[in-house]
Amino acid sequence: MTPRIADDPLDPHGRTDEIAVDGALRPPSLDEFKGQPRVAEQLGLVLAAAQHRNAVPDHVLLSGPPGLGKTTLAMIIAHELGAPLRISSGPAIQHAGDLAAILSGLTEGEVFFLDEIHRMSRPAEEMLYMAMEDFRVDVIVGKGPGATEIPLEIPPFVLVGATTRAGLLPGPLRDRFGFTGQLDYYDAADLVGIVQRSASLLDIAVDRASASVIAGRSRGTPRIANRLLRRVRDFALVKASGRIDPDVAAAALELYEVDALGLDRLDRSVLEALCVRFAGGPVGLGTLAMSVGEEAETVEEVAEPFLIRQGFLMRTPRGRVATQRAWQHLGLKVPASRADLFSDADG
Ligand SMILES: Nc1ncnc2c1ncn2[C@@H]1O[C@H](COP(=O)(O)OP(=O)(O)OP(=O)(O)O)[C@@H](O)[C@H]1O
Repeated sequence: MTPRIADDPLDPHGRTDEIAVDGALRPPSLDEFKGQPRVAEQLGLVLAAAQHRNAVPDHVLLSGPPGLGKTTLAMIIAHELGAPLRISSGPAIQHAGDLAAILSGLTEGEVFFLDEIHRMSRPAEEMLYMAMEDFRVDVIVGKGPGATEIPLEIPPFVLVGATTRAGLLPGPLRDRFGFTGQLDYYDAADLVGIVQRSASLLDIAVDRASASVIAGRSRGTPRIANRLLRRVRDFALVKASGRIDPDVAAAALELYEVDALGLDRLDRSVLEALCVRFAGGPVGLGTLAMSVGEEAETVEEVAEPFLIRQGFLMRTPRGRVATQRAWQHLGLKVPASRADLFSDADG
């Protein structure tokens, strides 16, 4: 599993609803996959060229923060190739044998989506190198001096690896992907389109101005946009006779503690801890995460990329540091000790 999306508290009744709806909202083809034009165009070319050559395309690595569409793209790849899709994830493959079992069950041209590929065990990773390159693995049978390696042929397949941490992938693994797509946070305008598309699929009436309110608070992330749309729909049903306008959307998101810039409770806790408890830092990731009661991985992969992008937080060799904007956003006065620091650096 990728780290928990920071606004899970918005879904206090569990993710059942979300998972069912998520599937229905996924764009089925590259044409409908908006908001990452470069990745979509490059990937489209890789797939079209392979089809032209009547060959299995190169392996594909997709990287980027959670909720930006990596799983969706893997499904689209299988769909565009007309190939079956097999899904697994790094943490589920702890032994090389687990991987061998999956690989040996693949059919020719099948798309194998491996989520969180950076969390696979080392022996499985090494087996994957050979499978990606030679479509073959060596399975060790027996133990001790009597152990033997039996080569196992695997039909040509397409590996689609997904990671939130491309930097953690060992070079030899990264190099075996013929195409790497780096997904980035979505522009507000693209998210407005995604909210409107989802609203129409879910039969929710949302005008462009209301969709903008939702999109603007979605941290550049389609999964969050879809989730906030559903919370706005709920709020409107109960409190506004089902009618959504920009004020209703804003009131709903206030209720769910999503602020005007899209920061949620985890983001604000991290900023508050950094600015107030640690006087702006520098503070180590582990200490910061512990002080907000979260896993370091969640803070690092879910909250931080957005806070850094928004200019609230900096990573320095000595630890995390708040920027002037962080205090301002929290409505706090920048401490005198910091004000000097920011007078020319952080405007
Ligand atoms: N370009 C897009 N257009 C419309 N909806 C999208 C797009 N990308 C993602 N979504 C929606 O966002 C949701 C999350 O996408 P997806 O599960 O593919 O993200 P992910 O990057 O795989 O996340 P994780 O890393 O957490 O597994 C999907 O249900 C899908 O409906």
